[in-house]
Amino acid sequence: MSRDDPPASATRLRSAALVGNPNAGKSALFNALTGARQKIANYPGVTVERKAGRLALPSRDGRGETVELLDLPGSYSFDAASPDEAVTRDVVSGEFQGERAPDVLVIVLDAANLEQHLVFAQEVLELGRPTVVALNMVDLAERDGLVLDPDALSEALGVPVIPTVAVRRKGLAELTAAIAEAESHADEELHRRWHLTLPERRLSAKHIARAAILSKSTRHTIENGADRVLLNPWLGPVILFGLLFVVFQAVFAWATPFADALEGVVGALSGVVSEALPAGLVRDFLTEGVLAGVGSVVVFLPQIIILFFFILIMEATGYMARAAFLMDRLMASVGLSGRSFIPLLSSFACAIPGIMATRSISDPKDRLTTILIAPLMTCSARLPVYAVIIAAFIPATTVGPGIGLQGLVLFALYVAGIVGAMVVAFVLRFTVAKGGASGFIMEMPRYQLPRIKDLAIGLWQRAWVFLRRAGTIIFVATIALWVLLSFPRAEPGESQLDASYAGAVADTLHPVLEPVGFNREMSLALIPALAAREVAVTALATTYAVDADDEELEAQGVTDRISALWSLPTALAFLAWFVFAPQCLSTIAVTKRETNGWKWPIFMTVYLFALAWIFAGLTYWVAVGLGL
Ligand SMILES: Nc1nc2c(ncn2[C@@H]2O[C@H](COP(=O)(O)OP(=O)(O)OP(=O)(O)O)[C@@H](O)[C@H]2O)c(=O)[nH]1
Ligand SMILES: [Mg+2]
Repeated sequence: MSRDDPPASATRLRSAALVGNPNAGKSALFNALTGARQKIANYPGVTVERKAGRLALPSRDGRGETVELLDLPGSYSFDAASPDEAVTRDVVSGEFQGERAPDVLVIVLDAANLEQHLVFAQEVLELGRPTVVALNMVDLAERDGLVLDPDALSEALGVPVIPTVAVRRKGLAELTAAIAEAESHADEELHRRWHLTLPERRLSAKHIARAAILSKSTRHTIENGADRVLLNPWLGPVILFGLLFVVFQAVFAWATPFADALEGVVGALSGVVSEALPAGLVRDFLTEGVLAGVGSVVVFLPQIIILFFFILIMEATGYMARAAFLMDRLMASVGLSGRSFIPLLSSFACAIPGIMATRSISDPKDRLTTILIAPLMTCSARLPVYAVIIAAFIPATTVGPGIGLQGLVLFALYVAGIVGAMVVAFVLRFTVAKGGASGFIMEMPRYQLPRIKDLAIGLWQRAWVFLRRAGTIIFVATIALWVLLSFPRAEPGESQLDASYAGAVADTLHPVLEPVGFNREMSLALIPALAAREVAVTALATTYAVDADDEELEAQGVTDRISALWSLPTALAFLAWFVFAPQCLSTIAVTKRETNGWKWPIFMTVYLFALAWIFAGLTYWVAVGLGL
């Protein structure tokens, strides 16, 4: 492949791209070099898109140059099997959306998995383009007792090899310098590369790796021991299940004091506003709309942080990839592969990145099925909804040593989503997405201790995402609802909800939802909650605040109001609804984008609403039948 437009001078680079196997540390290098905050995690398939950043190269002649650095999805070969690998192939070959091919390729190798990573590296080198190799993760190689010889590797590959430790910012200056120099000594020898077949590349990778490894001591024992336990077919799932159980216990047990404190702050603010402002629309707007509404969801920040604390630790240590491996058998039994596990796991944060992460699935039917069930994984936006209902109806008692009932119910709701997803996948694989299950190969990342700084940044990003949602989409949806609830003003003696526009809207939707036990306020809350699920909570809070006819009622939190006004079967039906309902327009939009059309998003919306209605109904009718 040749560049159609060679740069005028050797130092005038325009772009460089990071390429290599998944989990080699490309995004970690990219972040270190450009100051970006791309997601990195200890499992393959994290990056699924092309991302660009700016890298300042050292100036040789006083003219420093800034180049565009590209982070790409990990790839095993240019014979792209999955949509994310296709991105890498297209960017490298200059076929990506009319963009020029990058001027320099930076191959990122995992020093501790040299032989494996050299297979694709050779394919990249065969392009004969200006190339630099970052021999990354040399710290892990050392930990494993490997002593490497970068010069020998450089000799064998015919390009500069720079040892790096992306996460400790080691070797960055040398790497940048090598990128700056790359074009000047590319041309002569490189174009003469011959092309190997895959088996030849494998064989040669073995030879090159052997020559570059100076000494090797086997220190894999601890890791192997850990894997024998954690990946044991019987013990492994038990440990995984136990771990998740602890996570959900912690979400309630640890968060409660913080959530209570935040609730106190919101209550106190509301008191201050009521004192300071005269009765009227402005005061109502602030107390009913902003504080009762948006405040009611912000108090769940501690829960969200605790949940992500565990998720980030499991990701960083390398345990998540083991979990995927453990789940492979279960997934295979419903016609999916363990490949789907990571996208589904991401969907616990939010279905949108989850659906995007399906790009690493090569089989189109597998991928479609995964997209369609991703919304059934309990995203973090459901957490406030679940938490508020659980707090209102489930007593904070223990059902065994250290096992809180509230955490148990939360766990059960997550499990319900997973079981629902598996059943749906099974059905889809025999109907609309028919096809055989594809095999699953995933390399196990090494165990690593999570770095405190990465963890802190990850948690901060999560908290920020949540607060930004609260300040934007949740705020807007809640305020819009407050306006619809507040006008027209009620006559004396009439309830404000009955008089309002929102009341009229609720009356049209309510007949559909009444059979499954929903009251009018719940029906109403579902509409703005399409913008974001958390809005169900803010909407209920605002509705009850607007409708409260005296100050004392208004001062009560949403939890107290619903526990006083709803029956237990109604509350349980609401929980069941949220396990299934596609209460999120953005998810539907991203499904349209990823499936290139309206067919599947519509299918998804219809089947999820149908399930939500049926399961809310079943829950309600059974609960009423049991006399709850
Ligand atoms: N110890 C150590 N860990 C590293 C190094 N570079 C990256 N990591 C870790 O390796 C894991 C994978 O890094 P990523 O940057 O996400 O890998 P990637 O190549 O972008 O992976 P994909 O996006 O899946 O292709 C993360 O847990 C990083 O923290 C390194 O030099 N040393
Ligand atoms: Mg990446």
